[in-house]
Amino acid sequence: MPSLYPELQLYIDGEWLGAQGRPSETVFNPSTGGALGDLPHATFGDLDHALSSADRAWRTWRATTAAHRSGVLRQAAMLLRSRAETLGAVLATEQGKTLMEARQEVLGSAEVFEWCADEARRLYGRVIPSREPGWRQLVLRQPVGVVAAFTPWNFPMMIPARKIAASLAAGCTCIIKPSEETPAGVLEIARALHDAGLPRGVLNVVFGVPAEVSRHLIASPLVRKVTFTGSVPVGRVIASLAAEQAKPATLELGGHAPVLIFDDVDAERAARACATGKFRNAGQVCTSPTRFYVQRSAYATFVESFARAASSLAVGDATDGGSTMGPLASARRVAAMQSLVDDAVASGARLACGGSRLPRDGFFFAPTVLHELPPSARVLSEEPFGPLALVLPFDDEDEAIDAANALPYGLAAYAFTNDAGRIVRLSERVETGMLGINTLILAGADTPFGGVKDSGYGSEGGMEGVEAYLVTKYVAQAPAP
Ligand SMILES: NC(=O)C1=CN([C@@H]2O[C@H](COP(=O)(O)OP(=O)(O)OC[C@H]3O[C@@H](n4cnc5c(N)ncnc54)[C@H](O)[C@@H]3O)[C@@H](O)[C@H]2O)C=CC1
Ligand SMILES: O=Cc1ccc(S(=O)(=O)O)cc1
Repeated sequence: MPSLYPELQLYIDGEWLGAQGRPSETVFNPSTGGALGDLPHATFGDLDHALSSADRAWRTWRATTAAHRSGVLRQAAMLLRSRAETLGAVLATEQGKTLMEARQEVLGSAEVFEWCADEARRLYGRVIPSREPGWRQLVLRQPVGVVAAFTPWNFPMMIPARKIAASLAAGCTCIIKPSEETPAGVLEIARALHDAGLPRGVLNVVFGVPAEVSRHLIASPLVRKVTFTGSVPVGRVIASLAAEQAKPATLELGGHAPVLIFDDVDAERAARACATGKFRNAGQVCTSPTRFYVQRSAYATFVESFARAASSLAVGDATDGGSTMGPLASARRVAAMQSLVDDAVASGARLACGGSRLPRDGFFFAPTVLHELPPSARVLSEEPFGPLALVLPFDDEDEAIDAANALPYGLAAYAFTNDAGRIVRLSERVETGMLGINTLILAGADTPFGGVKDSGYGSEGGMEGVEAYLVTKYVAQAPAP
C-alpha cells in the first residue's frame, strides 16, 4: 500500500515543487506508526510566490466565463471519480479511516466539485426597479479575490474540496495550507484540477509551520478572504489575524454534539444507529454525536445495546478491507482520549466498554462508552474528537433541551423521536447550526454546513458555500447627460 502513496510536494503557480533544500517533515501512517514520506515546507519566498501567482491568476480567472469555470470543475470531479479506488487507499493510509469511508470521502468530494460546477452558473445578480425614469439599478455578485484556506487532518479531501471548489466556482483563486499530517488528499485534488486544465496560479498548495504560514498569508494585502476549519482556540487566532486586516472569515470549528433519544422510539435500533454514527472516522468528526441523552425509561436498554454495537466493531489497519474502525490520526489523539477517560473514571463514571488504547503498533483506541458521568467529568465539556460516547439520562423534554444547549458549542445536534410537535419545538429551541431528526447524516454538497456560538460562523456547502466567496457591487446607471 505505501507504494501508492504519492510524492509529497508543494503546488505553486502550476508547478510541483519538491524538497530541493527546503526544510521538511515526516508524515506517518497511523495504522502502523511507520513513516510514509517527507513533506517539504514552503519558505517565505515560496509563500510570496504563491501570493503573487494567486493574485495574477485572479485577474484572468475572474474574467473567465461561468461556463468555462464550471467545465474545469466538472472535469476535475470526473477525474476524482475515476481515481476513487486509488485515492481511497491513499486517504486510508495517511489518515486512518477505513477504505470504505475513504472511498466515500473521495466520491463525496467529487460531488462537491459537481455541485459547485453547477452553482458557478447560477451566481445571479439582480435588477432593482428604479426610482428614476431611464435608470437601471443593478446588483452584481463578484468574486472577493484571493482566498487563504486552512484545513485539518480529519477529512483530508472533503474539507479542502468544499473550500477549493466553492472559491474557484465564484471566480476566486485560492492558496490552501492543509494539515501537514495528511497532505496527500489535497495534493490529489490539485492534481485532478491541474489535469483538468486549471490555469496556473488559480490553486496553490503550501505546507509549513501552521502559525507562521497563516500569519504570513493573512497579513498579505493580496489576500481578501480567510477560511479555516479546526479547533476553537486556533479558530480564534485565525479570526483575530483576519480582523486585524478587516478581512472576512469563515470559521468551521469544533462541536460536542448532543443526541436526544426519547422513549417514543425503539431504543435498541436507535442505539445501533448511534454507534454507527459515533464511530465513523473513529469519532474524529466535528459533527460527531457525543453526548447521548436518553429518556430514563429507555436508558438501560440503550446503554447495553450501544456497548454491544461498539464492542462488535472490527478495529484494525485502515487499509484492511475487513476493518470497520481504523486508528486515530496521531499518537497525540490517543493520549488525549486516555486522559479524558482516566479523568472521567477517576471522577466516578462507569465504562460500558473500551476505555484504553489497543496493545498494537499504530494509534488505536478502543470504541468507548461511558455512563453515569458526574457533571465534573472533563469530557462532558471538552470536545473528545475521538471514539468516546457519553450516555446520560433525562426525565422530560425541557431538561433534555437545556442539557443540549448547556455547552458553548453549537455545530450539530440530533434527536430521535416520532412526535411531530416535539420535532417543531426542538427545531425552534436547540441552539445549533445543524439539526438531524432521526438521522445522524447531515453533510451534503447541496446543503449548508456550519455552526453557531463557539462553533464558528459562516456556512459551507449548498448555495451558501459559494456565497461566502462573493461580494456585492451596486451599479446605478443613469442616462448620459
Ligand atoms: N472542526 C474540525 O473539523 C476539526 C477540529 N479539530 C479540533 O482540534 C482539536 C485538537 O486537534 P489538533 O490537531 O491537535 O488541533 P489544533 O488546534 O492544534 O490543529 C487543528 C488544525 O489547525 C491547524 N493549525 C494549528 N495552528 C494553526 C495556526 N496557527 N494557523 C493555521 N492552522 C493551524 C493544524 O495544522 C491542524 O490541522 C480536536 O480535539 C478538535 O477539537 C481538529 C481537527 C478538525
Ligand atoms: O469534521 C467535519 C466534517 C464533517 C462531516 C463531513 S462529511 O461531508 O460528512 O464527510 C466532512 C467534514
